[in-house]
Amino acid sequence: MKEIQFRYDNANIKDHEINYYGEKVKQCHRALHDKTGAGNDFLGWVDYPLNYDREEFSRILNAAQKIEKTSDVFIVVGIGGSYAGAKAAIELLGHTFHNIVSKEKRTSPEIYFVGHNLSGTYYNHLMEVLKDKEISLCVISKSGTTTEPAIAFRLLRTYMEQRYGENGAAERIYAITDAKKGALRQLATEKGYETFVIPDDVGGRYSVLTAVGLLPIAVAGIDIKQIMEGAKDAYDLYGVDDLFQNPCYQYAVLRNILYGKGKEIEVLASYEPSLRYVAEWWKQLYGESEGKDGKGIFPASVEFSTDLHSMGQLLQDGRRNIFETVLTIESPREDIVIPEDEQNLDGLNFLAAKSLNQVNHHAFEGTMLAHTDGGVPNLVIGLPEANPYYFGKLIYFFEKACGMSGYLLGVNPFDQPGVEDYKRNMFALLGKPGYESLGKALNERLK
Ligand SMILES: O=P(O)(O)OC[C@H]1O[C@](O)(CO)[C@@H](O)[C@@H]1O
Repeated sequence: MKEIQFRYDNANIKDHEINYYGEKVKQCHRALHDKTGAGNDFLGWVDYPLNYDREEFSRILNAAQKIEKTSDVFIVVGIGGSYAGAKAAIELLGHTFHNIVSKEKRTSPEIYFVGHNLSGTYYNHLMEVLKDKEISLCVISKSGTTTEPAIAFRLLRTYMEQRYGENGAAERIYAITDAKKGALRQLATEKGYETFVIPDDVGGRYSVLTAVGLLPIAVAGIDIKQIMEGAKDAYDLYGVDDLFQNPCYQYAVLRNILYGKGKEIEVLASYEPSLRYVAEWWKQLYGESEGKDGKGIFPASVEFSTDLHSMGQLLQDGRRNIFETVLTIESPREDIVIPEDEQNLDGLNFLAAKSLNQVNHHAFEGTMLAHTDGGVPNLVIGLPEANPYYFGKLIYFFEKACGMSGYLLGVNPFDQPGVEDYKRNMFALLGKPGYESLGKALNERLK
């Protein structure tokens, strides 16, 4: 079986720099697996692919079938880790122009991810497109109090209750939240929604392999059993503490070496548009995990060729504080051949009979060498294929590498105290009870 490849031959790092990390990696590996490191009450994702709740997994499959039969649109309400992973899977494994697996073999509803902005225009437009469609909805929030999804859910719940009646709406609403506590758990119990659990020991950005990601992914018609198979195999493969046999830990080490050399920005680059949301998910994972205590690589992303024509100049020739991690798909799902043209007015006959994937591959090779020459170290992560099995493996690869990378950096990769600051200020400015004196102080500063 082909495995995810990690290559760093264009990173200009010497063997002894890597060897230096061998022992440290072993220690951090133990801290992750024995759950003794910082943030150890949020390490449930490490062995989740082995011991997830099989009964809940069957309920997810049943719920997905019911949603498929009764809905044109499935709305997923959530922010950050509550939606990015599912969107990543559906974009990677679905159809490019429809957020379902295949327009022709359409059985699954279209999926709308909402609850991650506060735009009045956006929600008016959403209501407009929902008018003639049968809908089901899933609200995903561990705390149940995150303002953006909570407002979106209130708007949509009210809309659904008016349209389907309170009981009819309850039949179509699913809640994914804490097992016992929180505002959403209470509401779901009172309204009688079917619920799924975000485990206590799994944080939002590490939750894609739980019901959080699996329900929307299953509704899109993607094989979630294969995703969990991939994740389980990744657990074994990336569960060895020997740096030299573990590409996932090598990625973590290379990031830290490059960061130590002043490469403070990591750009995740891809040549397949379907990887866009994998990159968005990855940015949250690494940004929230490592950006603290005045430290952390800034994770950014680019989509080539598009961004070669916007960011390419800066990457090639700007300030040398960047390294690039290219995420490739070794055997893309589909291909198309460039036709011969008798007149050849565009001069492209030299490409006739070549496939687009071949051209894309040369774009990747040419760019990697140019950027390396320009002082941008290149790492490469090669996904053998875009299918559910390798998606599960890739998610686990990035999560494990992130835990390791955070521990090597000396931060707690499983908390996000900084995110609370904006939430608190927003509550205070909106006049939430209990935040009066902060509200007064902030309004003074805004005068
Ligand atoms: O699931 P909740 O509690 O609504 O939180 C949503 C998101 O907010 C964060 O806590 C902070 O951005 C993320 O980690 C999480 O994915």
